[in-house]
Amino acid sequence: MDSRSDRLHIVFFPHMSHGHLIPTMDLARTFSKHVGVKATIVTTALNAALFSETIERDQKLGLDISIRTLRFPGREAGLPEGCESLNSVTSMEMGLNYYKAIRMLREPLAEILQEFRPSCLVADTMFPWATEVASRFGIPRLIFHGTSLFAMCAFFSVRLHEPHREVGSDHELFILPGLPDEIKMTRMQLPSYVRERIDNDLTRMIDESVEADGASFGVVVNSFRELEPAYSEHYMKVLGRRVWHVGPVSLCNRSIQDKEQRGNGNKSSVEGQECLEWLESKKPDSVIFLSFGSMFEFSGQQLLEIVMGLEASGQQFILAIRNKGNTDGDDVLPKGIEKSVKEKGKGLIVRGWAPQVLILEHEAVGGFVTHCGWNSTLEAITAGVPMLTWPLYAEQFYNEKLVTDVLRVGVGLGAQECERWSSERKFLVGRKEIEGAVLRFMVGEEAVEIRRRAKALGEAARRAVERGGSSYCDAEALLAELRSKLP
Ligand SMILES: O=c1ccn([C@@H]2O[C@H](COP(=O)(O)OP(=O)(O)O[C@H]3O[C@H](CO)[C@@H](O)[C@H](O)[C@H]3O)[C@@H](O)[C@H]2O)c(=O)[nH]1
Repeated sequence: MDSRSDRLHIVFFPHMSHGHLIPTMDLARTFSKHVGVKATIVTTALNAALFSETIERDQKLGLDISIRTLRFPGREAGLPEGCESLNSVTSMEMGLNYYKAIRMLREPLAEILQEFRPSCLVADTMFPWATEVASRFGIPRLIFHGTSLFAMCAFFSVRLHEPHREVGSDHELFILPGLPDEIKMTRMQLPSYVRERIDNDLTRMIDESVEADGASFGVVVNSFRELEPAYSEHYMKVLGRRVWHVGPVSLCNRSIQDKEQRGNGNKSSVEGQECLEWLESKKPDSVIFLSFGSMFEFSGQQLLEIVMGLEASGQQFILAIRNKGNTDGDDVLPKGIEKSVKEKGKGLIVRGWAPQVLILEHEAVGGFVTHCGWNSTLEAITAGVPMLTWPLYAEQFYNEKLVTDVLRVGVGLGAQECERWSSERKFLVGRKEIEGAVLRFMVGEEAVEIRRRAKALGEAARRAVERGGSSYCDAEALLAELRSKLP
């Protein structure tokens, strides 16, 4: 059925950081592929520019999808010109101004909703006030968290029971109460805003998000039913939320061009091309890929340890880093190291944007060292690639537990401490530990079993989004319910 009267218009309002923008764009594109759905993405001009070509390609294919821009009140919040994303934030202080700025988007969003009167608003969890704004116009508001259901359940377990207050030291293990599996963590692995209970714009936003969670129409998650069923059930039954699983959303990128440009401002990076050509000459499962998301910059000292550890392991590798390498200070690798790594033929260091989905999909890639950002984790699961986990900050230690203890498609590298801020650059893991972990992971006995499980999970992920698959059906069920609410 696709008559004018049952056409749905869904407005998507992503948080402005790559880790949220990328999956929300994919989410909007996923929904716009269903019959009778018009999708509008609301974001600022600088963020819109990152995706404009992909959206234009979708429009040419006949999809009803577009971007509507709004002005980012950065100046009013004390941010420098051009800072419209958490990715441009370089200190905790700037971060707090950034959270101030996003609070100011409340009325601009209301104006857009008043103009469009859409059938539904899908807004990021970072905008808790969007539930109230939508309700002014009688519009159901769905929340997009951007992370795993497991992480959300773990978050609520810690928030409700505060098990970290019962232990005697930062490194003593405690069990996360009430979860379907026995999950153990230490206080140092919890996000800093949980450990420290500071009162600021970020922690207030988190408290308000928890309230908005309960008051909203439900939650759309970038996950699939077969992946973390016990946690889906826990989230729905114990926490009383409605959930629609619609992932992995990265699979909406079908063409090479979409995959290459994803998150990279309509460009295919030269270094990315080089990686893909290099992989062509490698045997299946013989290369380890390392990438730590869209934000984190290691210190120069830590990067050197990583490169030395990798070289000593004798394994072939691609290392993607966000450090620009054009400033003084400690974020630079010693002169000439990239060239020397390349000349030895064992590895590549990528400073530009790596075409991560294409690299993970390549048959030569047999392992992924990840910070456990949820997008990267799910992209590896989707590609059937096992993970060596190195969580760094935010909810990444929760995602690590899902990968290593529940799904058992990865092993931990031994990270112990959750950083306070994504740009905090401490020395973390030494070359010997990296060498040992990489060897065990790539060629040890355990690797065979982990690889088998990872490949099976990847097949399940791909089936979920096909017509008739669990995520496809969940999206259809949500759309049917929204249609039933149309006047
Ligand atoms: O060179 C690169 C670097 C990153 N990516 C992509 O960028 C995204 C990165 O997302 P993610 O892996 O989730 O990492 P972050 O950017 O660190 O994400 C933030 O947002 C996530 C979703 O809420 C959280 O899980 C993380 O903890 C938080 O740091 C992924 O789609 C990657 O494929 C590339 O394509 N090329």
